Amino acid sequence: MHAQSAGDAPLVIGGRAYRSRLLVGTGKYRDFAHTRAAIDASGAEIVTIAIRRTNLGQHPGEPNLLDVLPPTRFTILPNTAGCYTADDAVRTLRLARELLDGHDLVKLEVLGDRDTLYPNMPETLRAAERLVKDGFRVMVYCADDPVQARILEDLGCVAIMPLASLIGSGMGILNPWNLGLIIDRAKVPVIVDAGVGTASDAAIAMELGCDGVLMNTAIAAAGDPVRMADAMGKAVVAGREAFLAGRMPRKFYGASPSSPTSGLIGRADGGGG
Ligand SMILES: CC(=O)[C@@H](O)[C@H](O)COP(=O)(O)O
Repeated sequence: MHAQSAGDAPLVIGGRAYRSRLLVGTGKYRDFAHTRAAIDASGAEIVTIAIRRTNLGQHPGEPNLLDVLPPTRFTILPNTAGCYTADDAVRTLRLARELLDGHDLVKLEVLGDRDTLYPNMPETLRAAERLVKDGFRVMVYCADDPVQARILEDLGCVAIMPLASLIGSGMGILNPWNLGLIIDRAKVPVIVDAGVGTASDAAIAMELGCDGVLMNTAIAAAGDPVRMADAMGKAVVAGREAFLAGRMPRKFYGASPSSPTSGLIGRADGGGG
C-alpha cells in the first residue's frame, strides 16, 4: 500500500473514505492472476469492472473476477463500458446491482462513437438523472467541460470524472486548464479518468488538484504491469504531496538565482545562478 500523504484527509466518495487516490480498471490483462498482482502493486482500493465484458456471475461455470477481487477486500465499481445510449447504461447498471447484492456505487460512461470513445454528453446526462433518481451513487465519465461537469454535479453525481485524453490513448492530460476550471468549481471529488499514459501524467493530475486518478491501459499495457502499477501508486502520492505543499510561483521568462546574491566573497556584482 502506498502511504497516504501525511496529514491528508482521505478521499471520500459516496460517503466512504479511502486511503488510496488511485482507482484502477481490470481489463486488458493476460489473465486474472496478473490483474490481481497489478492491482495489489497499485495499492488501489476501488477497482472498476466492465459489466458487459466481465463475468461477475452472469455466466455460471466460467471464471468469475470476483473470486480474484473479492468485494470484502475491494470496492467494486461496475462500469458501463461499451454502452452508447442512456437506456443501455441504465439497464447494465441495474443488472450489476442485482449481481452485486444491491451494490449501488457505479461508474457511468455513455460513449459517443467507436473511433474516439468520447462521451456522449446528452445521453450521459439523461442516464445520470435516471440513475440518481433510482438510488445509485453515480461516478461519471465525462468531457472536460466545466459546464457539463457542474450540471452532472447538480444532478447528484458523487464524483465527476473528466477524461485526460481518449480512452486507451496514453496521451496524458491534454487540457489542464479545463481540468483546473472543473476542479475549482466542484464540490464533489474530481477524478481524472482515461488517457493517462505514464506516471508523470498521474502526478500532474494530482498536482493540478484532482482528488484522484482512474486508469487501466497505462498499467495493463505496460511492459511490466506490476512495476508500472507500483510506479502509478507512488506518482499519485507524490503528485498529491506536491499539491498539498503548494508549488512555487512560476516566473515566466524571468530567471531568479537559487543561491544568495549579496555578500559573496570577491564579487561586487552579486553573481547569481
Ligand atoms: C477502465 C475504464 O473505466 C476505462 O473506460 C477508463 O476510462 C480508463 O481509460 P484508460 O484505459 O485510458 O486508462
